[in-house]
Amino acid sequence: MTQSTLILLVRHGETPTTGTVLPGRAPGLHLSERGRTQAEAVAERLAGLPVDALYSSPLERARETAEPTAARTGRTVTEEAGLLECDFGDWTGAALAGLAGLPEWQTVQHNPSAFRFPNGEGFSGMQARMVGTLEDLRAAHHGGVVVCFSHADPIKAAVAHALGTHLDLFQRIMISPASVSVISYADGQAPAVLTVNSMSEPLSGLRAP
Ligand SMILES: O=C(O)[C@@H](CO)OP(=O)(O)O
Repeated sequence: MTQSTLILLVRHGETPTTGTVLPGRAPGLHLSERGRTQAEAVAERLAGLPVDALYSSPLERARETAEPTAARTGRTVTEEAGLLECDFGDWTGAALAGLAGLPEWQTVQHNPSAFRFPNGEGFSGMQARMVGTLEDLRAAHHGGVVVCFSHADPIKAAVAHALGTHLDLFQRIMISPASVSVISYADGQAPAVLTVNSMSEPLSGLRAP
């Protein structure tokens, strides 16, 4: 039987500015109280899954989301720069309401594959980075269960890639704070997306097809 590798993609929990500011890679943004509760809930939902490894974006909000899962599983969290938020360049820290009025916002929404943030990363580059990182983690933990704590846009791009959906449509995929999305990889087969943006149910029963 082919051995599947499960990759769980967890977006960090809420911060005081989630949904209002584009935080990007700016340091010093921590989970809100609600975000910490969400992080605890993620750990609870993963209980019973035979987790082999935990990886996190180096940013505080992702690391803090991983902490309860690390405590529960007894696994250490390895920082992985490939799971970082997109580098939003000059847009880092900007209010989303203001950005939404810019003409470039239409490209971000409807033709993201053609968009590069001023002095930052392009969505295509971000997707290639994220997909390459997940390939490396799959190779390192073949047949295992790997939990990755990351950010909305990189997770959306990874899910789109696994679905065979063009990057230009990736904004249609919702990835909420503290949500879990799961991709199963088996050698020689197309990836199987087991769940996207899962917010509440226990995940211990996840099985590759
Ligand atoms: O600002 C946001 O909404 C997203 C964009 O990817 O970032 P993060 O998941 O880091 O909150």
